[in-house]
Amino acid sequence: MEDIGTILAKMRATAPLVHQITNYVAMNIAANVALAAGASPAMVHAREEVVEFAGLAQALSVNIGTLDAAWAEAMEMTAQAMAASDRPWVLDPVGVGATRFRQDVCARLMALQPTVIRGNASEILALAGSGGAGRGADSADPVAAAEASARDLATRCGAVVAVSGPVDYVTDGIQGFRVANGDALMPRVTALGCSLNGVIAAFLVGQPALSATVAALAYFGLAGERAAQAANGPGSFQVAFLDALYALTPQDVTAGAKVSRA
Ligand SMILES: Nc1ncnc2c1ncn2[C@@H]1O[C@H](COP(=O)(O)OP(=O)(O)O)[C@@H](O)[C@H]1O
Ligand SMILES: Cc1ncsc1CCOP(=O)(O)O
Ligand SMILES: [Mg+2]
Repeated sequence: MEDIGTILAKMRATAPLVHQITNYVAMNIAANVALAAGASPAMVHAREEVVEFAGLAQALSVNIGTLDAAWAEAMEMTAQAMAASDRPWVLDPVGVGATRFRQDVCARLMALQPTVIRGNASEILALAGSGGAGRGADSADPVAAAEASARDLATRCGAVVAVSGPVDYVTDGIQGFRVANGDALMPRVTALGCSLNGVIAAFLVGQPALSATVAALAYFGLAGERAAQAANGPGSFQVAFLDALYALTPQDVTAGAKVSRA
């Protein structure tokens, strides 16, 4: 696998434009996270313009957190445009185990060749049809319980699948990696998982999907570790996290990444 700091440096050198169709909760924090990391985010979801806008973007992040029928249609149109032109896109199946509507929309999106599927353990279990009701947007399952489902999903969809949690698991169905970076304050701030997808999407531009995803998770988790040192709780953590994403150098990330083969 390529050096993780080098993958971050390449992303920053191109500052890719990442089209994001994400939820109302995540829009502000996800845009700030992408900017702090060194990418260029744009939140665009109207059916009337998504395909035209996608033509300008280098990558796409789709998140079903606050779904409705019009948004679902826009997501499909945009994902289709990315897949047809071989540009990377990331799917976050927020709360997919909770409702039939989310399951149906995700089934249609999965048919459009996502480059990466990133969810918490309950979401990956639900997407694979192995349970995983979760607690709304939050996980109720350990990462280890979703690893076999992640491999299965990766093989079925031809995607890289990332299960986030205390120790993340990433697989393309053949190889697997664990990323142990992160801090327990991260799930205490809403929409950090959603924001992570935009960072993964930016890392994917011009880089192999498996190593780009591992690198994005290590960088994101390391920023969480740095932020926790400066924080008094979730509020100050959120601010410190943006500062850490901005301040981390490629050398810091190479030195601090806790990545192992699984
Ligand atoms: N208990 C934890 N300890 C350390 N890092 C965590 C923990 N829980 C989540 N993370 C990190 O938080 C980020 C978001 O993951 P997660 O909370 O699983 O997503 P979601 O918000 O979609 O449920 C990831 O980078 C993950 O590694
Ligand atoms: C709370 C909430 N409700 C619908 S979307 C959303 C945000 C979920 O964000 P994350 O999965 O990153 O915690
Ligand atoms: Mg989530």
